[in-house]
Amino acid sequence: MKTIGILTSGGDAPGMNAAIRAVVRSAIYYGCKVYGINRGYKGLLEEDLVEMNLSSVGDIIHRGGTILKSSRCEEFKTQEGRLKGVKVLKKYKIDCLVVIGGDGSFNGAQKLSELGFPAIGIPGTIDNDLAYTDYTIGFDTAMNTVADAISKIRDTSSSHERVNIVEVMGRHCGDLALYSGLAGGAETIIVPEVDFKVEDICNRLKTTQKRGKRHSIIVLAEGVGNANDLGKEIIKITGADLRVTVLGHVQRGGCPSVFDRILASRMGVRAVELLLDGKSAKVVGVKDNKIIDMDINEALSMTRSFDKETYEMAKILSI
Ligand SMILES: Nc1ncnc2c1ncn2[C@@H]1O[C@H](COP(=O)(O)OP(=O)(O)OP(=O)(O)O)[C@@H](O)[C@H]1O
Ligand SMILES: O=P(O)(O)OC[C@H]1O[C@](O)(CO)[C@@H](O)[C@@H]1O
Ligand SMILES: [Mg+2]
Repeated sequence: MKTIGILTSGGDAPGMNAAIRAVVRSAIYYGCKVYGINRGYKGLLEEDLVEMNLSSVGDIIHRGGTILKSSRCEEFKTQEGRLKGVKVLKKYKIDCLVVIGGDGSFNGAQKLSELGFPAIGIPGTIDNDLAYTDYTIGFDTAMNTVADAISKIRDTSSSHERVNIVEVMGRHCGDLALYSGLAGGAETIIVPEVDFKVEDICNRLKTTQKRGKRHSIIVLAEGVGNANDLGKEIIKITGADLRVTVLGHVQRGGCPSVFDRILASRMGVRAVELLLDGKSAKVVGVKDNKIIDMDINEALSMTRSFDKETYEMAKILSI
């Protein structure tokens, strides 16, 4: 019988609970024992573990956040910290660890594997910034949250004939801004992957105004810069009546979409199957709607390619 540890780490993402449920239920189905580690790597170092059973994960598939709590833990970035972590895992006779989180959390899992401790990563982050997988858990829900917010801002933007900037999360990745911007009909989408000039945005505003469209939504990915600063520059050049909305942590909450619940369930089960097969240092992903797994080093060394085609299409459709 294997003993599995599971934790969630980094920014929480809708669907993490569905992934926890899938790991716990499938592991127990296959005869394993499961320890839930609270508050990510921080909780591991503080020995905050609890044995989980089938009902520990009841009534959570539809809930946002993570029942295991999450954190960012500087100590785990040090070798001493990680050795301390391995000691705790061994104390509880845990054979392998499932880490649900983003690129940072995967770096922690990679380093654990280098220390000889088996770890498997499940991608849980609203940022969709991992190159090896088409989707990360939480991205779809966050996209819908942002698109909904843009639609609401569009109502008032149109009534008051204003320019509204909406700042969206995603770190250095523009996916959340791009797809929610497209879905929300944003007139301009600014992402870190494509250079932009403030003058071009102002010219675009003038072009649309000429044909009588007096309101405009600009979606700005946080990785590009600050929405208030951009707003000031646009006002200086155009004199526009402009408002700024920084969406913030509302993007991380809410009940997970059906897409995220199913993705999380499929990924969770695959992670357990990998551990039962004695595999380690792997990450689970999805490619062309098929669940895949990949060596963690290979996955982390891949460079993301930006969907320029959709970006250009959004530009044509929104003028
Ligand atoms: N190089 C590293 N080595 C060991 N552990 C790391 C490393 N990088 C990050 N971690 C651990 O993973 C935690 C989460 O990382 P990070 O804050 O980058 O979030 P993430 O997992 O990328 O998720 P998100 O970006 O969605 O918030 C860090 O606080 C740290 O404990
Ligand atoms: O919750 P915190 O620590 O403020 O982190 C915010 C960051 O986390 C994320 O929500 C997820 O990585 C990013 O999009 C954002 O930049
Ligand atoms: Mg990250």
